[in-house]
Amino acid sequence: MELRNKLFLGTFVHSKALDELEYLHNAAVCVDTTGTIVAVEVDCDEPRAREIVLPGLGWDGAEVEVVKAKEGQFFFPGFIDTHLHASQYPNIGIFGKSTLLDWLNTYTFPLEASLADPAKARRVYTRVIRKTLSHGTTCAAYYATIDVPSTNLLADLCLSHGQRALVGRVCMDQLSPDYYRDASPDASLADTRASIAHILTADPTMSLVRPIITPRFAPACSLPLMRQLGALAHETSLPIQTHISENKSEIALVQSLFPRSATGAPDNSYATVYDAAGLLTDKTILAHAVHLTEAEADLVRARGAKVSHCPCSNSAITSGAARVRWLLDRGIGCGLGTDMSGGYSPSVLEAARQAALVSRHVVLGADGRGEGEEREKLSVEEVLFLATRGGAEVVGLEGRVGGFGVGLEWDAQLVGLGLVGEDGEVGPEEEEGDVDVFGWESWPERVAKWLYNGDDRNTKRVWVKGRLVHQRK
Ligand SMILES: O=c1[nH]c(=O)c2nc[nH]c2[nH]1
Repeated sequence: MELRNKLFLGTFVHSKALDELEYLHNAAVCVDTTGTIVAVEVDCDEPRAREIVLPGLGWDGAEVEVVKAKEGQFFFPGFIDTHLHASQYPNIGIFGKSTLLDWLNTYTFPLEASLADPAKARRVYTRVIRKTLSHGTTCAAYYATIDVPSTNLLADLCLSHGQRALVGRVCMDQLSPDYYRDASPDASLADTRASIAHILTADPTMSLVRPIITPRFAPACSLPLMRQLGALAHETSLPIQTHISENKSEIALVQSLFPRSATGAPDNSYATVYDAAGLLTDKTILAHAVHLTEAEADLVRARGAKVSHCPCSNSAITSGAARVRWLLDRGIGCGLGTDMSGGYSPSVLEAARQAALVSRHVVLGADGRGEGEEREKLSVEEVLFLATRGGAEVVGLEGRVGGFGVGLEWDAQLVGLGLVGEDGEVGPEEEEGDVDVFGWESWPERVAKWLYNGDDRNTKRVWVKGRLVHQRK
């Protein structure tokens, strides 16, 4: 499908810095046929854009598609979900009182294994892509399963639906049930190479979809497998995703499985085990990092690995409250992950909201007596940074997506809030949502109301690389 040049008009909100949102009012953003932003002008209505900006770009105004935000609407960068399991989507909300290791065996491995059925995989993966797009997720770092054909199918479906994605075939050769385990390190590596080859054939320039090397987590991977995957990352320069320090029993298991005598590492901390296998790189996404030690944080920072903070999951399966400020203070890049289905929600907005709330529990301390520091609290601006620009850094797309600026690609959502009229009703052509705006709120207050009460009813349209990929009915 041939894309047209586009002119977007209205209010644009995006992160300028960790604690600062920028509001561009009465602005024009021009996006060319490659999906790249080529002009950003403020104080620019449509006549002025047609008179000055479009001719300056050499564009024929008659050919340009114009998209205007209505009153009460604004453009916001697409969300980046830095950690989710596409294969676990049918289980969201189903976790009972379980914690990580029993949750994996009870709920997760049986479902993932069942997705070797291609029809079931197609149904689940189509739905998770549609659902996340409808919540404004323009880029997702997906775990699939150990099965190669269905992992490849997930990548194909991301491409055909136009969602930017990193897609990983899950590697695991130990401590999981016989019915769901790689036969050997060599078999795991061969299957991983096969999936990488498929994805690189489907999108040779990785313009939308790229493979990501995915050792599930240290307990499920033998040292030879982790070493081979580290070598593969070195050989291919591909990114890596895995889990780290999510749960205290998991950490104890790692320490018993990988003593210093086996790894040759200076200690047996979780981060050191990955480092000894060559899995800590500047393209590694570490999900959770709830219980990292000071020395591990130093190592993660030194290697340039990033953290995906998954607050919904950390609360749901009782993993703990990750200290995001502590990670940021140590210079570790952070983004947000829904972590379905440890996490119960497909929405990065929900993850951002929960990140803000969990940070208040970090202030309160483990016993809730308020012994933490006030500055642990994350603001609206900060969690929305993590959801966009922070996420872009985590998935290696900083400078390409995450904000509005010349040279960035147009991955964006049009957000609409309910404007309450004099009669106390929202306009007839507006959909009821939970965000009611009365008109006296400042723009930062409107955005705060969206963060705390918004949902997919507010996500009117979504674009990836300039292409419209979701429109609310
Ligand atoms: O939240 C999580 N979800 C998973 O699927 C998983 N596997 C290992 N560790 C994990 N943590």
